[in-house]
Amino acid sequence: MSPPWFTDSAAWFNRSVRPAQPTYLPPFRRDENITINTSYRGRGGGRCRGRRGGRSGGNFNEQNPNFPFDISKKFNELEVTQEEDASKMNASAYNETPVEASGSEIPPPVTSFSEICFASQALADNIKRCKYLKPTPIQRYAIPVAMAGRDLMACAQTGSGKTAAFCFPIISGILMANQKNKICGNPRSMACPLALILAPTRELSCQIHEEAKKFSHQTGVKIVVAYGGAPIFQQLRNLENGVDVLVATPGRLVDMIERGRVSLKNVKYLALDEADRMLDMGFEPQVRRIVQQMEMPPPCARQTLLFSATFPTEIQRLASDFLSNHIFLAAGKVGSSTDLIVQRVEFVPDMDKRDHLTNLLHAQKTNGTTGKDALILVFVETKKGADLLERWLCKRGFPSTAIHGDKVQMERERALRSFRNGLTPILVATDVAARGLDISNVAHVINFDLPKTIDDYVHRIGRTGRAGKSGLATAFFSEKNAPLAKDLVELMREANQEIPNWLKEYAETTCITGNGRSKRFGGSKFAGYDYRSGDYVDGGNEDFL
Ligand SMILES: Nc1ncnc2c1ncn2[C@@H]1O[C@H](COP(=O)(O)OP(=O)(O)OP(=O)(O)O)[C@@H](O)[C@H]1O
Repeated sequence: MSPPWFTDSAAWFNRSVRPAQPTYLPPFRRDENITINTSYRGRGGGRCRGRRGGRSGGNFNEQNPNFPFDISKKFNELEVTQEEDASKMNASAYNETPVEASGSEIPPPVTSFSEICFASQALADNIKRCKYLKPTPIQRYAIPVAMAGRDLMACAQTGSGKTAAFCFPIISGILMANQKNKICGNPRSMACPLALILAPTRELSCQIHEEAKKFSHQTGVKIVVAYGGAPIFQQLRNLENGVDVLVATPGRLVDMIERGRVSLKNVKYLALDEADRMLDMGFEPQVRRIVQQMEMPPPCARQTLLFSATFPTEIQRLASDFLSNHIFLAAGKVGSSTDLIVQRVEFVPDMDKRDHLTNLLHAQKTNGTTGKDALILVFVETKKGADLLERWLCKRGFPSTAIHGDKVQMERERALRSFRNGLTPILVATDVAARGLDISNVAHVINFDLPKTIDDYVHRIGRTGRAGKSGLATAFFSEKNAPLAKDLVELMREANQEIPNWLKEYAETTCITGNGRSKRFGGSKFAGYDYRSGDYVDGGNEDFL
């Protein structure tokens, strides 16, 4: 399939070459008298010639004698999504995805949403209104399992529709119970949700809240969100109007429970999105406290739904404390990346990374593959590194913004908004943006710094190649990433990616010392099955198995 910019649509070219926004000036430069050099942008003729003649990267090379890398070819794989297509799911991309189910008495999957007996026509109508025409593989299996009242541990690739897979059954279940949730006791002081959805970041909680609200439109089901970093009083006020489904980050929820403003005693549905993250070292004590020590009914008296794209075996074991006779589902191989993403790994010494990134961005700009239809997400290791890179890019005329945990919530929201709407089509981020975020036009994820674990890599690159669309992921690999080489090669091999020989050599020669991989997880990232079967596909970590 040829990329959209090879089509003859003059309208498309005009649209893409005309600068849609006034030149962006980052805040810290607004009081300077500087003009950002935009000479490379807006040259419609040059760009079209370059693309059609297949010389786009060449043009750039000729103009820049210092250009050291030939990176133009990779943009053939970059998909630019036009806005009107942004909401459409390419369902056929998942036709081949195998789904494995294990556990006892597994309810059969469905092939269409119309086969599912939702508790209200309003919910079925909302699903149509959201343009959900056909269920994705994980939805085909997970929705009947959850609607049958069974506990579930579900693993499916990034961007393949896990949010709806837990939201639909929860909303339907609440409607089915026909149990209009009352604010218990003193109506002003205590909210008792019927469902609790926990997520690791504020942005992800907000996103789930927004999605769930669309699905529950005019059903009477009340969805409320609670997350840290924003004033608690407004969120408490929202609870006072009643809540059926509470979407929350763990810290803020504990705070509300301790203030006596939320009780979990009525919870019938507990969903953990990014469940492996919620149960890893960072969150586990808090989540355990919420689930086991704060009035939440025990596993047999509630329904528990765990979802993620990655599920290390050790986390599967930990999670079993929260489950009762659960069904395990794996759509695709556990922990694998989707083959909708073209993955590239380039060897770039640390000191050359900035120049390499600039060259990449210049080449992409020359190709016309930037802007709000082709957003670029750049992952770095540290918060300081994110700020520095943002500034550096802005100074070089690349409208960028940054998101990380040291920014106040308003700044984080502003950064995401300006990225989503294309005002700053480059977002420099730490892992705070690695999980769950669904931004439809992210065309390219660049791992400027590679993460320490392969699971983090899977989630990061999963910000592109979503809803059946293709995406591009480029990683800058340097000497210090050697401990990741083996996992990276294995992951890329599984996703039928081209693996450079030098990376294979790293994978063969690097002795895994445990610096780069989490010993705790045992590294069995690619456990292919339900851990209860004891029959794993070994992903290369002998420590654990
Ligand atoms: N059946 C469907 N039809 C149309 N669009 C869908 C369908 N299911 C999901 N989508 C859309 O696909 C996108 C990805 O879905 P979602 O965010 O739920 O993925 P995910 O599996 O949770 O990803 P991640 O692992 O990154 O959290 C969203 O924009 C969602 O609205």
